[in-house]
Amino acid sequence: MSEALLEVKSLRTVIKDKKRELTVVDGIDFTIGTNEVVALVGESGCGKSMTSLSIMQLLPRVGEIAGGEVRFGGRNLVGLSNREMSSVRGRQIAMIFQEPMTSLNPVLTIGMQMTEAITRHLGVSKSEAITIAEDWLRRVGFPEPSRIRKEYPHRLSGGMRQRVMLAMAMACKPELLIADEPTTALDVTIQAQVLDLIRQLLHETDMSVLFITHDLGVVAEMATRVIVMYAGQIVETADVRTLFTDARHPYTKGLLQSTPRMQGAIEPLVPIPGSVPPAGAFPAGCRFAERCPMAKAECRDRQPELREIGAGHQVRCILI
Ligand SMILES: Nc1ncnc2c1ncn2[C@@H]1O[C@H](COP(=O)(O)OP(=O)(O)OP(=O)(O)O)[C@@H](O)[C@H]1O
Repeated sequence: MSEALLEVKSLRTVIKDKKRELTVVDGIDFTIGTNEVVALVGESGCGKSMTSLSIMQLLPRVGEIAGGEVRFGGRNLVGLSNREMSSVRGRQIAMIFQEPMTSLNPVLTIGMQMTEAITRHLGVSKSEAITIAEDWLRRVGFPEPSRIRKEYPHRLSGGMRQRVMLAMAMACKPELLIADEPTTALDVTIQAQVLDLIRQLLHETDMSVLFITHDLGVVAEMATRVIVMYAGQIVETADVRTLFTDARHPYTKGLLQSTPRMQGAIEPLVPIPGSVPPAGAFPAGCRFAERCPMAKAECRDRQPELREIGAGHQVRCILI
């Protein structure tokens, strides 16, 4: 495996809800190597976004990292001051979201926002920053970058805004891009264009990507390795090929059976019954047992450990 760029160790993140402290990310460990694309998958509420926001130290006010480390390029980001973190964010780690308007400023033009970030992070002059901004806007598919640069975000379509976000993220040459459901809100054609673009950028640079998605089709196309999360924990992790051909955890199998396939025999889609338990209501034993078609009495007795069952293949299930 390539050398680790990001190393998440025993990360635990909590949400302080009135008098209770709810664990939303419960001791997760993973690494991302240079030029690796790691997909973090799981249904809504599994803790994917809380994991990525913990890495970026962008948790909501009620959230807090209660334990563990986020090592990036050798240093622990947990506990860095806001000032220290703001030089990591954008410059070394960039993030794109499902809804670009959450990170675009509606009252500034695209160009103002891009050049501000580029001058701050790369220490170049304003005119150099404009050249870099236009170059990236062209690379993400705007043939007339000088025109787009003068636009305000609300004048652009959702797909255009997402491409602008990607240009902004890429302009400072981050080592890691965190993409949190970047194509979920887009129609399929635009989604394919944005994914193609990210793939192309991966070929052209050394960048690594943490791709957060609930869409296994996107995982198959983009990822080298997959981490499956359930109720704040990792339940299975494997390289992408193993995950699609030899998934072992009943939750991963459930996700695969509930996803339409583009190739091979048409099989009926089987949704996973029930829903992810909310933080604070995790059962004592296996957190998936209530929804698991294979569950036995002992599954409810104690929490299974994440075990290595093959090279780079780990599963949290006592029945495997
Ligand atoms: N601001 C918040 N206040 C309280 N609880 C929250 C907050 N944000 C998230 N949670 C809780 O944290 C848990 C994990 O949520 P998270 O958003 O990380 O899930 P997710 O897998 O990213 O889901 P989605 O795909 O819907 O974003 C859930 O139980 C959720 O209800």
